[in-house]
Amino acid sequence: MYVVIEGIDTAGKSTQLDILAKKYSNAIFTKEPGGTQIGSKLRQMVLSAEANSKLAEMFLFLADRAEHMQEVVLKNKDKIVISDRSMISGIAYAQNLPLQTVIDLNLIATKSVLPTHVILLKLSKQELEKRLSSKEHDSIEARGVDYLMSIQNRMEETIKKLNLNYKFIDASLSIDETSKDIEDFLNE
Ligand SMILES: Nc1ncnc2c1ncn2[C@@H]1O[C@H](COP(=O)(O)OP(=O)(O)OP(=O)(O)O)[C@@H](O)[C@H]1O
Ligand SMILES: Cc1cn([C@H]2C[C@H](O)[C@@H](COP(=O)(O)O)O2)c(=O)[nH]c1=O
Repeated sequence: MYVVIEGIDTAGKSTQLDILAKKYSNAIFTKEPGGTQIGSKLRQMVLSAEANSKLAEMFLFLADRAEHMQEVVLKNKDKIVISDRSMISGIAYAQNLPLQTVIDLNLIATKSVLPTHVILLKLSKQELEKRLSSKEHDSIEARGVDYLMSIQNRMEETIKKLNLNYKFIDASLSIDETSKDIEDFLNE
């Protein structure tokens, strides 16, 4: 089982992953970017905006993804792998290229391996503004609310285009309600 928790910044991914870690103690918990040794270096580079080129930034994320797929997901394909973000973020955030082009690049990075379960935590613009206001912004969050809302729309479009097994959850539900919805989906 390859489960991905998706959503724009502040959607509640980490909060739900902390709960899942208690429920699925035998699962492998990971993240993108930063789920491998080289991935943690790539994460630091992209989140500190070291790349001036948006193309270079995208390829850094793709490099993280290729290493993550080989070293974490495929090496644990007989276990439950639960990842904070995935190719869906990769496709959605790379807005500078046509959707199909970015999908094709991500399928190369992931050797065409797709998540078996996708959970998208969806924020309203108002809730996003509220949550962003209470944290420092990394280089990507600094691009603003409208940018992040467009990312969320592209995440939804990508999930449907790839015909994945997905659950969209209103991220403004309570933490417990959200957790229950996730558990019900994973136990279907
Ligand atoms: N269901 C919820 N209702 C209200 N607040 C929530 C809920 N889930 C998380 N939060 C709060 O929203 C903020 C962001 O949550 P969290 O860090 O889990 O999001 P995230 O998706 O991991 O964010 P990022 O991608 O930016 O790391 C935190 O302050 C958290 O306490
Ligand atoms: C995987 C991936 C992520 N991003 C962006 C999304 C976030 O702004 C950061 C990651 O920070 P988080 O603490 O893990 O939420 O990077 C991206 O632009 N492209 C990607 O492929």
